[in-house]
Amino acid sequence: MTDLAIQIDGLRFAWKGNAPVLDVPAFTLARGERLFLRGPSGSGKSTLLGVIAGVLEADAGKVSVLGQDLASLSSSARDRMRADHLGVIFQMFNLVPYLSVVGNVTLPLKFSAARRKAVGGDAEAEAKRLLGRLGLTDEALLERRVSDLSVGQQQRVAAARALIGAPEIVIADEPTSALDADARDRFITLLSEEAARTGAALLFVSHDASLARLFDRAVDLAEINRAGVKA
Ligand SMILES: Nc1ncnc2c1ncn2[C@@H]1O[C@H](COP(=O)(O)OP(=O)(O)OP(=O)(O)O)[C@@H](O)[C@H]1O
Repeated sequence: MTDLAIQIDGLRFAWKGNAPVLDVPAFTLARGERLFLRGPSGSGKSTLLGVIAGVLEADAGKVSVLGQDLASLSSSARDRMRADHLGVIFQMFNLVPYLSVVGNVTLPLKFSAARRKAVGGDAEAEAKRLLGRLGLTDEALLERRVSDLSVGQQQRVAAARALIGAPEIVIADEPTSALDADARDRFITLLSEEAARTGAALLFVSHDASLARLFDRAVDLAEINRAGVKA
């Protein structure tokens, strides 16, 4: 078993008809490591996460997730890999508005037998435990539709959804920009503690360099990416 969660060699990616966004000779994320990846708006952070998650295909190079070369997998195998091993907190959260808080958190279990197995019998109890760890304890709130929640509350729901079933890798795409500084720090600390508890690697991207102190390691996208950034 590889001790790397993510390994990138010679990755290149360009959006169709555009100059390259990513030219990354080498990048690794160890299992269990909590890494902060900083880059200005438009520098390619979300694009890189899309390639790592297997939703965007590299033009060249090798991207391995938990030792599996993504290019060697069929698209359905990539979907399974993502569902089983990756928890993603999206920039806009991507919660399902008509589902309750608990319904949103347990959603990944519908797509992954591995994560169902990791949770064991009571998915709802595990969802509530995670939400409690992230600071959402009000029972009445947990039965509400997510569309009725504040942004900070929605962010915690998105984090619990990413963490449920203990995926080996948790990816967070700048999920804190709507929060004030204290709430943001608290959120990242809780997310990081939960990732540590399950041994998940955490890859957290943001434009805000002040968050770097909350992580094991911090990398500037410009350090690993040779593609020129055009505003
Ligand atoms: N679907 C797309 N089609 C074409 N170009 C795209 C697409 N998505 C992103 N881009 C371009 O790729 C570049 C990198 O965008 P990306 O969203 O990866 O940056 P980012 O660092 O995540 O930015 P932000 O911090 O604002 O979210 C930008 O120039 C952007 O315009």
